[in-house]
Amino acid sequence: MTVTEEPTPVSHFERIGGAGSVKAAVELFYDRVLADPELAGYFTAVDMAGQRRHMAQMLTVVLGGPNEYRGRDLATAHQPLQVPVAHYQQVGGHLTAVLTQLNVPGDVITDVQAVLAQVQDQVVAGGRQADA
Ligand code: HEM
Repeated sequence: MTVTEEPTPVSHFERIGGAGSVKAAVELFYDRVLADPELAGYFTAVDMAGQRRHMAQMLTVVLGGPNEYRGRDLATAHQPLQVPVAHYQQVGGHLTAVLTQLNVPGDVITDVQAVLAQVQDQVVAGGRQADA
């Protein structure tokens, strides 16, 4: 190693405050989703503690933090739900609103939105099928 070596770039995950911040964001996110009458019905039979844990693990990966994701792949979890694009956009809107509310920097939110766009066809009805 030399003293001129580039410093390790700081991940979005670290910049926003790490696991505690992600957990807070996921709590607020599902509070909003469950309070939305158009979306709440999807979650009536869902174990929300496990759901929150898996979403926090996934958001951590999206933000460049450690990969400890233990949930199913997104297509397997969502294709049976037949989610229309409008509901997908509504969920994405709740996530953006929460990140904004928590003063997450704009460039981080932009990157999260880019990932949301990438996974859309795994989540919405008629999109990509689960891996065989
Ligand atoms: C926008 C991108 C989305 C991401 C990143 C995402 C992420 C996740 C994750 C990580 C899980 C857990 C999977 C598991 O535990 O194995 C999950 C499950 C679930 N998601 Fe999403 N989700 C998204 C959009 C949506 C939308 C738009 C809806 C409904 C309108 C939805 C409804 C659900 C439901 C009901 C489950 C539980 C399914 C089950 O337990 O059978 N998700 N999602």
